[in-house]
Amino acid sequence: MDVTDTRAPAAQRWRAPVASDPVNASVALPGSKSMMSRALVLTAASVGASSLASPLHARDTRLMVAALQAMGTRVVTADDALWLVHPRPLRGPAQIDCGLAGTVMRFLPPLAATGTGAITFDGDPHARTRPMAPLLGALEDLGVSVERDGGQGLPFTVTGVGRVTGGEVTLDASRSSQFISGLLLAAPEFDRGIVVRHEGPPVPSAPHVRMTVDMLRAAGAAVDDSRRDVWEVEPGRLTGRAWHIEPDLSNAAPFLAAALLTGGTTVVPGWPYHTSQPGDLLRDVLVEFGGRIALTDEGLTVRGTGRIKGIDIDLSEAGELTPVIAAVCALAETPSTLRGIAHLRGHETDRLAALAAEINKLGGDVTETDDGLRIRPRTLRGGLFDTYDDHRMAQAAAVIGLSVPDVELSDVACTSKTLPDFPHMWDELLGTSS
Ligand SMILES: O=C(O)C1=C[C@@H](OP(=O)(O)O)[C@@H](O)[C@H](O)C1
Ligand SMILES: C=C(OP(=O)(O)O)C(=O)O
Repeated sequence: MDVTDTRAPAAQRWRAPVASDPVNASVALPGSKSMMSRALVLTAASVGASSLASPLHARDTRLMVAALQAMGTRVVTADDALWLVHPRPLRGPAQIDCGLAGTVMRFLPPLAATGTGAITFDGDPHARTRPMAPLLGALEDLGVSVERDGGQGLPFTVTGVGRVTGGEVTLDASRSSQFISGLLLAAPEFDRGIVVRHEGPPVPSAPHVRMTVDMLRAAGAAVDDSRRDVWEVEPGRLTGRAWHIEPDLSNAAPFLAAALLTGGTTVVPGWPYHTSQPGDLLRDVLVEFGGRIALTDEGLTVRGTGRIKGIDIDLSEAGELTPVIAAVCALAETPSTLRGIAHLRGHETDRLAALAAEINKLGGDVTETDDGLRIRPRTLRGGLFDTYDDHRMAQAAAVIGLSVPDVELSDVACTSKTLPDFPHMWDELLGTSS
């Protein structure tokens, strides 16, 4: 993979294809963005080389690889199916492009602090508005030099002196679990490790924090997560290892939704029996919508009836599933309430506002609440659906377009953030590829 070009692709308008028949497909999903980001960060901080099997080729991983390379890590991406990472001392000066990737902007500053020299972080225009302040404050509390050109967020410069003392730090991670994950991932390198305490409204995305803890332990770190809202990582050297990246279960959402909505069947091969990916919650959500599921050695099979029941659900553990779930709710027969997702206002775009605005433009009836969305059934019509550079808004629009003719996405190329092949895979699912 050529990792040198980290720019967002040019916008590409796209008319979502309508499903003329029930779908009947097996959809192999590329690797999990979240596992990739963690594996890359951990390998760069390890002693000895590592390999990543079934790596995800997408903008977020290109950004992460390019960033690690800019800090001195050797990453070999010549073999599409197996990437190799040779850790080297991390050092500046370096300019890091975070794009719109939360994992890059939240996971790398703590790691950069363990290196030497000035490492500057910036990203796409909207990335400058994504929450960062609690993480920057925590780094400052740990004695790290942070020059805040952007005030509360990007751009900023972390200047490392080759060591971080570490110790206890308290922060409010209610706006993003990634603040905690970022600190934990770098903490084995800190002289005293770290004790992170969260104080504030609940931390979202619990499975993602568990994924961080699981992967740290797999790399050899000692982590204590037995106390509520407290995470402790002991200092110690991580060891290089072979990582196998699971398929991205959150990116399965639109393909599984297509089975529900068209009364068809979708199989996702390689769906793990046990995983920390929040996308695994789809198994419960799809049943609540009225689908039938089976998890076997063949993968996850989802069968739909074409009729959708509205749901009332707390999505705080799996906020990234919201756009596709909201799209299904907009096509359901009864009202839905999505709760526990106020933090989505700080995602790729303000997803609560964006979903309400775009679904309502198509004739929908969506209202924002303090912490989510209320969605009432309406007959939708075609029209322009703005995707706000957000891969999951594009997926939501494609799902609505399955049964609503003439839904046109302002841009489908933004799906390259985590699934560059999305338009092609969608055509294959529907048998509309030319
Ligand atoms: O750590 C991760 O890989 C992620 C954590 C979550 O972030 P938030 O807690 O900010 O929602 C999730 O939404 C994001 O897609 C990926
Ligand atoms: C919120 C998301 O991404 P990020 O890692 O950029 O926060 C997402 O993929 O839905």
